[in-house]
Amino acid sequence: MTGQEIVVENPDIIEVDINSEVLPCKNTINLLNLGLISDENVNTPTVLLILNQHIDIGQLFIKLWQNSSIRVCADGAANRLYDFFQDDEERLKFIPDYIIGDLDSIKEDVFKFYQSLNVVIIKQTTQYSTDFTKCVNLISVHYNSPSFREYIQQNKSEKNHGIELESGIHQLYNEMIQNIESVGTIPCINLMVINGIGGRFDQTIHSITQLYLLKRQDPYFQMSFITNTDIIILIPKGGTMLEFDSKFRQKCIGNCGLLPIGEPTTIIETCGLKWDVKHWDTNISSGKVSSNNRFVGQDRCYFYVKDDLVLNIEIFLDNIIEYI
Ligand SMILES: Nc1ncnc2c1ncn2[C@@H]1O[C@H](COP(=O)(O)OP(=O)(O)OP(=O)(O)O)[C@@H](O)[C@H]1O
Ligand SMILES: Cc1ncc(C[n+]2csc(CCO)c2C)c(N)n1
Repeated sequence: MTGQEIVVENPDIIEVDINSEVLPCKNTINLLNLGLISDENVNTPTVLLILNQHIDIGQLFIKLWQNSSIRVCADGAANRLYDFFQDDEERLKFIPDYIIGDLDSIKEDVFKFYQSLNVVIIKQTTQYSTDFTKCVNLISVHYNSPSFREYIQQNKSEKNHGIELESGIHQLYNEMIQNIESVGTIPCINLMVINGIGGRFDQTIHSITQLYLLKRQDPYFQMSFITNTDIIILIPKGGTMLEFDSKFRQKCIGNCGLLPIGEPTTIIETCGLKWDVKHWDTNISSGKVSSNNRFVGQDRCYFYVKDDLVLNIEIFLDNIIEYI
């Protein structure tokens, strides 16, 4: 489908009303439901995945922790969790469910501390996947392999909880996928990732690859990266309505970018941006990217894109902490 390329500059507030007979709207993403409110109030479990960089989101970290059902540290992320707190009294209130990785980054005293608290610590030595992907496979089997949690409990005293040392978690994941008729039937899991963006560049790009990869491979994950400046999500190809509270938009979010990082694509139509586009080809290498845009839709914004696209949304950390 092609048409004339259009950019419309909108007033600072508009109503977004989509005619679903004309425009597709298969997906709905609610910004607050990504993990900013407790998963007890949303019908989807939320997992907090902590990667190995300094935790720099202040008290939002505590909120995200409280909003989650399970918390997973990728290897050295356990050091960051440990260091976030002043003393053991505080640390004891924030014990992760799992630590997994090649375990070359976790400090010995941190390992011992969490081991003494019966945290499930899984070593996976393979150098052909990152600690990030080890975490993601672990979260998949935790939720979708009925026997996994039982197995972990039964093998508490076994070396490595009975999981093969090199890449056992990937094997368990592959078995799980084979035993499931269709990944389309797996219930949704909110995966909130912190510390994956903005550090070393290859690690940051690796994080972005996971956004694209999970959409294809494990579409039951609704993944988001949260940093001290942004929420980053994937807008899947097709039509998507992004919802938010009007007050949340006014107080907590700022600029946004529609970023064709994975591949050049066409933004067929948007509705609810300050600069809405139609039939807009976008391409990193040509420099045509909608950055410095923002939401003007009262409480939602519609996207219709030819291929998956990365969306970053600026957040105002202090206001979010106050709001949620
Ligand atoms: N500087 C960084 N910037 C962004 N993400 C990072 C950075 N360092 C680590 N991470 C993330 O945290 C995870 C765990 O990191 P850790 O330092 O423990 O292991 P690593 O040996 O660097 O990573 P891996 O073993 O996965 O290659 C990594 O897989 C990566 O996703
Ligand atoms: C082509 C290729 N490039 C890089 C690595 C290295 N690597 C990728 S993931 C990982 C794990 C780190 O814990 C390491 C070392 C590789 N194996 N293959």
